[in-house]
Amino acid sequence: MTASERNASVISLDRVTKTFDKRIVGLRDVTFTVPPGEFCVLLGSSGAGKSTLLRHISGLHKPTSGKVSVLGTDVETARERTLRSLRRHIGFIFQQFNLVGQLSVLENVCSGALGRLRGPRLGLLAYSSRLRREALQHLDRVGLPDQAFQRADTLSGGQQQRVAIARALMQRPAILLADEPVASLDPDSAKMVMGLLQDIVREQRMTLVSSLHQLDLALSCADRIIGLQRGAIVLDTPACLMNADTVMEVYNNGSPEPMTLQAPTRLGSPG
Ligand SMILES: Nc1ncnc2c1ncn2[C@@H]1O[C@H](COP(=O)(O)OP(=O)(O)OP(=O)(O)O)[C@@H](O)[C@H]1O
Repeated sequence: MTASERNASVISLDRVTKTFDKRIVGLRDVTFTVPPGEFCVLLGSSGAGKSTLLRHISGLHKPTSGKVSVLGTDVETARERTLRSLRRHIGFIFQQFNLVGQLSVLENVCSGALGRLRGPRLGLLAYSSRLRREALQHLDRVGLPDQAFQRADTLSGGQQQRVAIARALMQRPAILLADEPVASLDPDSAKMVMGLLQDIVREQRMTLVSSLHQLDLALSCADRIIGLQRGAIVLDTPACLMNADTVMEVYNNGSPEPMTLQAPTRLGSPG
């Protein structure tokens, strides 16, 4: 990887290998860069290394060997304080939404600004009216302006994930990382949430890296697909150049394991 490639990217991994307990391979010689504004999907079956890769980007894991650079920070050498400040620029979206169920939707969204504030906040009124207005704008953007004062746990799964997206936007992140953001959702909600992420990333020129199991969703929303298998990259290509057959072919090629990626024919079954 050249220095100019590294500088032009917001995320860069150079020959990253991660082994756990000196024997379990999480990542194997992974190299790629992500330019600003790209919607990048990590595709792969269970255990392929998607979460491990996302954790390297957020600095939660350090590589056993190789280099990880995110927004100009060298993750493998950075101190915890530098990593904490890096994470303020990275929004996270999780499979299980991670909202505080008994709090209002609006307070959950406001809590996304905590990294920008000093000290904890208890109750909605502890946030300034400017922040509450900003949170309402994000709720409007994700299509939930009328749910602001509802308890978060009264919403459907798809709605809760939209609240989690609004909360991540409160961070004003440069990068969004999503770990299986639609794995708990029905197919219609999954499509809705991925479409929303696609629109928001374009509008706000953010960079998004999301792990996914669903091949058809990846093909419909991503700019680029990085396929992982047993910790190694087996596919890295613009989504517009791929179709379901070519992806399945790459995955099945030489693999002694059964294909467990969720193929379009199985879409609709729980993933
Ligand atoms: N903290 C850890 N300690 C030991 N092994 C780990 C650890 N984290 C991940 N692994 C191993 O690394 C490999 C990749 O796991 P990872 O969770 O990244 O896969 P994944 O693609 O995200 O799978 P899934 O879709 O099921 O979440 C697996 O073999 C896993 O068991």
